[in-house]
Amino acid sequence: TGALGLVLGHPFDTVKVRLQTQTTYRGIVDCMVKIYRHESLLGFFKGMSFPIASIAVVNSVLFGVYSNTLLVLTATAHQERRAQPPSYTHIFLAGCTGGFLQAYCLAPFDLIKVRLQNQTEPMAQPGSPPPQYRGPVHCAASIFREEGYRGLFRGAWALMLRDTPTMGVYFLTYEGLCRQYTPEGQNPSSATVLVAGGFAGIASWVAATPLDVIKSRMQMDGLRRRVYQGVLDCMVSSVRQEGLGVFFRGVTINSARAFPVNAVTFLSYEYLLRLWG
Ligand SMILES: C[N+](C)(C)CCCC[C@H](N)C(=O)O
Repeated sequence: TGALGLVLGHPFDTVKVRLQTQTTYRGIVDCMVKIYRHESLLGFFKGMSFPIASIAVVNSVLFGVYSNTLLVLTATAHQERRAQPPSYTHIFLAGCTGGFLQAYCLAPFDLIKVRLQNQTEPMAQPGSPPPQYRGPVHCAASIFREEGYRGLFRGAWALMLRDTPTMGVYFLTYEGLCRQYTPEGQNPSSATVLVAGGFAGIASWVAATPLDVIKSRMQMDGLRRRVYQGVLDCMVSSVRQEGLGVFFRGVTINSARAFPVNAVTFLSYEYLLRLWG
């Protein structure tokens, strides 16, 4: 189910990445029309295979670290957690820890996704010049060959800054909403889990958008010539050139994607917990 949500959400993600890193599009609709005209429907699904391959690993790290950090902080086993709910401070800290560690696993996969999503060449058109990267493996190999192991972690620092606090927000929103709508001592219903998960996705993505823009730009930097000296330099020059609005590029389309994707994510998380718990 996690993979299905990802497939359905991917077209939105591609539009978001393009809006954040390219200046040729005037807005969501313009971007969609142009992708469809030049690259057909397939254009929306560029760079999707690595996220699908890595989602299980990345989410296991996130939810595993989160659960175990809560265990250490509260000294309460999962089975007793409904009876003795952890404090919001502990939830936030556990979320931050999970976010911090999953960022390292996510970084190389996310870099390759973004590089492939930004290739505007139509796929599989005989005669036209081939795109720089022929696929995810070729992309990973080229980056490794040209920039070494560290090249695969371009933008990782911005990614870590983006995810550490906002994964705290993610779990805080989820738990807060679940508790609000669940009678004390009971498990939240599926409907509650879906809605709380969806809003957790939106809240955390809204908070994450400024650093998401910077992260995407850092990942595209170095493709030809290096433009940015670092995260701070990227922020300063983006604001100078485009104003403060730059920090909210892609926020609308990303929120539309975040609701269903994260509703499904939390539903499978709760389901697995009950299966093992
Ligand atoms: C913390 N941050 C907001 C960046 C992400 C939160 C949700 C992550 C989820 N896998 C998704 O793709 O939506």
